[in-house]
Amino acid sequence: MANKLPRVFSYPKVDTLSSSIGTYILRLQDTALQRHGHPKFRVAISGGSLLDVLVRDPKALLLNPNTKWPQWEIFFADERAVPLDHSDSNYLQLKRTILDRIPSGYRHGKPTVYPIDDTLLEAGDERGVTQEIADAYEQTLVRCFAAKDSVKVPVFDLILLGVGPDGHTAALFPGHELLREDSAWVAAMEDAPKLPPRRITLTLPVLTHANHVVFVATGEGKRDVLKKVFEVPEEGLPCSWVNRQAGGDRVAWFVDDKAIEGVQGFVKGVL
Ligand SMILES: O=C1O[C@H](COP(=O)(O)O)[C@@H](O)[C@H](O)[C@H]1O
Repeated sequence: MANKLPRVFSYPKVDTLSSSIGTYILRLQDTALQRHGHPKFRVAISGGSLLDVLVRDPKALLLNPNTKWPQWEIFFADERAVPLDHSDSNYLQLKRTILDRIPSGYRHGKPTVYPIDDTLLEAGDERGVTQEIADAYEQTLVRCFAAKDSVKVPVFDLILLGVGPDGHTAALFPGHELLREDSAWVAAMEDAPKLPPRRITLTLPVLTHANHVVFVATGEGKRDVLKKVFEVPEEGLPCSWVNRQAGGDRVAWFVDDKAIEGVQGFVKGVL
């Protein structure tokens, strides 16, 4: 599986990409809900441009009656160590783009969301606070999935990831020591090369053991990094690691034509 070429679903425009990724995610939702002994679809989301793409066609997912929102449990693939109402917060972005827009009284209700514990930030700017937030978030995963001694890693039904132009994904940045983390489920970083510097992130073992990983990349600014991911994977960018280690049928890329133009080294996905 791991050495199969990655599947790339590409679309001329972000609107059509948004419609198709909605269809894809709902298929994963239905499969997961049928497979589990419990009625939960466990998803980890990222920040950045991803959420805007997901709601570009609101009927695809956000307002689709087939989206079983109350059965979704939403976690964060990465989060910034800022208050939940701060403009850099991925939670705030999720709230504005999705949570607040599921109409109240809508028959499908709201998902259960697991944000970071931002009260820990009250300890001030001291180093160590980000680690505390990461540890607390790992305990959230332990409570929701299973104790660390009974499972190697929590297995998400779906992890939705973006890709930075530098190849970072979640808060795993090229060349950073966190890429070698192999025991924590959630790691803290104090020195992200992109602002804000303090972040927490799911680690590579968690990202690569999800049942499904979907990357989203749009726009010309992502073309160079996609070329590296598909044509020079040995360069070892964080997104390439996830792509290769999760591999095969578990990873799908949703991109627009601007991002993928002239790139080779993948198979074209068909829904
Ligand atoms: O900082 C972040 O950047 C990446 C990529 O964002 P994009 O706007 O270039 O799509 C994102 O996936 C990550 O969650 C976020 O914290």
